[in-house]
Amino acid sequence: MPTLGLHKDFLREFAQLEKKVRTKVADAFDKFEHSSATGQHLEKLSHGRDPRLKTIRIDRFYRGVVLAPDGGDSFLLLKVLPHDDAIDWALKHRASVNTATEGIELRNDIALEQLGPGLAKVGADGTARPLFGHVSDADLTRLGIDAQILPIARRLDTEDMLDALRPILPEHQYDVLFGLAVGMSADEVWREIVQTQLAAGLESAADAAGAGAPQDDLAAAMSRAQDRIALVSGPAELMDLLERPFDAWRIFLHPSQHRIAYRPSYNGPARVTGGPGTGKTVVALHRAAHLAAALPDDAPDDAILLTTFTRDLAAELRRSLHLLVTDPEQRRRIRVVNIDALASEVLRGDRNTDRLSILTDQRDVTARWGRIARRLELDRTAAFLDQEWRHVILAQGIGTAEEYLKASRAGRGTALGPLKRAQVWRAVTAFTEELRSTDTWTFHQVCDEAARILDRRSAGGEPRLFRHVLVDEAQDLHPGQWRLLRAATEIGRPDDLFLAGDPHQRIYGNKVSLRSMGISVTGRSHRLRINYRSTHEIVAWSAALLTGEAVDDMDGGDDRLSDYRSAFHGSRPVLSGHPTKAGELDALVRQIRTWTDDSAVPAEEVGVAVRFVQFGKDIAAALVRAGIPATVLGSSSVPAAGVRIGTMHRLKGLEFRCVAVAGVSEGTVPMRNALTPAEVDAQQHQEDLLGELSLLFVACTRAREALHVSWHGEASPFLAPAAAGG
Ligand SMILES: Nc1ncnc2c1ncn2[C@@H]1O[C@H](COP(=O)(O)OP(=O)(O)OP(=O)(O)O)[C@@H](O)[C@H]1O
Repeated sequence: MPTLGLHKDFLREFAQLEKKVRTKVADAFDKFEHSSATGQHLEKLSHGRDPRLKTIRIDRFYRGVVLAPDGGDSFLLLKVLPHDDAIDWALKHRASVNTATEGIELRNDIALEQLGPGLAKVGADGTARPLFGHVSDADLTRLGIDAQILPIARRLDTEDMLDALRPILPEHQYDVLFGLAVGMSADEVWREIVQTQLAAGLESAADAAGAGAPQDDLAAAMSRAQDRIALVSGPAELMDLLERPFDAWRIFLHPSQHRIAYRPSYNGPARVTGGPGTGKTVVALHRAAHLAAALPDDAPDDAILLTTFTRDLAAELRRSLHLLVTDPEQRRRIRVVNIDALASEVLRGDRNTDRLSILTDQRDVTARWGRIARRLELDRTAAFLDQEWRHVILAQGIGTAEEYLKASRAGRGTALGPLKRAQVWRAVTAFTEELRSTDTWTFHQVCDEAARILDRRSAGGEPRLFRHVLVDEAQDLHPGQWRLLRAATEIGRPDDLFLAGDPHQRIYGNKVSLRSMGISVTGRSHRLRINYRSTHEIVAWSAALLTGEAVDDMDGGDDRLSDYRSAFHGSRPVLSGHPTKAGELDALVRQIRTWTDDSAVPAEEVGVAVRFVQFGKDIAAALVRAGIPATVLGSSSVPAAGVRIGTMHRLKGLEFRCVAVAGVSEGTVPMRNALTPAEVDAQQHQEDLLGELSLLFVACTRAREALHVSWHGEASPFLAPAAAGG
């Protein structure tokens, strides 16, 4: 039986081919297995760099490039390109086995050869410092940098130079050099990049050998590069992969992701952080699958909780889990629900009712605070009182005036003496009394109460609800939600909590220190660095929005984006300003038509992010008038066909091939009424500003291939650093 492997880059490129070409690729490889033993479909090239690179006919215009050893029966599908490009690519490239990881790797041999003499010797004129001056040849060699790449690496003096070489370097060697360039020591690179890959490779090579797969050199090297190459067992598996090219995460985990997700056990809470698109959700999903598989046979259904902040995000998690965990028995062990829904379920269960009156609209909450402030003639705004209640009183679980008098108000910008605190406490009492008298709740209260119920039950001898709890978007949870999670599982047991989150994407104003919640991730915190979603250009531009912002990492330190990079290149984001709203709408419609018509991107793969929903509706109307189907994403309904339009909050957790972020105008981004006035609380004002900036960052990082940012009137002040950076 021949072994067929697919390179993960191929899958991504496959998704971008026209539909009719995609069908032909699938047909060609469906037939491939039957005739491949003789290699008769494969065409040899004369004068290529690597005689094992051959091509295969897809149709009159397209050819595939396949790596196939003479006489062997292992094949690796690398590319499908227009005829001449495929030949050109195959002529220039060469496959080799990395000396450190023993995995297969590819390089543009001709470009590297031509480059050598062209690169000036760094340091010859004394002006530049070599990028890898601090690393010895022995270390570079130990990490898998080979004799062709080593002299080139020695001539690099900037990260930009390294980045420019990326398309022609073998991937693993680029990873190693990048790690060293961003300040990792040789030992760290060994541990994080080489060793993980080596371990994962040995494991999968052993699996392949156990499964009776042929183990010629190429097959073995392919199976050792499991983060880049998927070996398929037959046409059905191949078709399954080709049908869902963007779901490659099910199969390809980078060793750094694999190591976190499939570690047999963590001796306490563990977490994974990383910038947008680095695969935190993917890791949490794989971890859930791993924990489900490790449960004993008699484990009950719903033994594992996979939760997140909003209902929409939970729906996305459920959809993804369905793809990853195909065995219904395993799937039943994992409950996916958003945390507020879990809280209200616990409370309803306790009161034996299916009805609970919850204030879901923040405007309602604010209006109540406003009325109370007026009634008590307090010199405090509704926003101030609400924040004081959430960020100080609820956050610390304060229950009496005395506790509040003594409480720390760290993080709040205005000092409050005892008299003022007494006033605030009167307002809080009035607010909670008012809710209690009508048996109405806020979600914060529901979470608090649910945590108390679970703790009470546990004190009475009942087991905790879940054996393992996994949380995605952990940066957004508020203290009441953390308390609920702590009460939902036995803290202190192995694999109690697994957290995935990115502090740079905190958009709901909840700033929490894990330690203050009694959760210690010390020694079990991991960071992902490679963005698999967006192009380098989109990542770099979006990260520039946050330049200079200090973002806390929830564990006593700062989170940073400096070592964060994308796995591939594309076009630069387009910025587009207009004097009027009508002008912006016209340009937006034109841009979306270019994507859907000229680039043949399906309308459903285009997302539009706006700061407030009415502008989204205006955009939908303009698109529909222009004959482009569009749908405004609601909170629950299944979206109809067409371009997806949603608020920046709503688009969190989604991704699209093309994204337009519209209405990024002064006064809208940041949204004026989302900011606490600086004179009310300067510190809160800064927090709110950062939240709005993070929201823009979240919206921009939903884009895979293309990003268009537009405004009318004055541009948002947030755009200045990114615009200045190019
Ligand atoms: N190892 C991988 N190989 C290929 N694709 C991957 C890999 N890891 C993640 N992806 C893809 O990258 C994209 C982002 O992954 P994911 O949503 O898990 O990232 P995230 O870190 O949770 O992002 P965000 O913080 O922006 O929500 C997804 O399309 C996912 O399928």
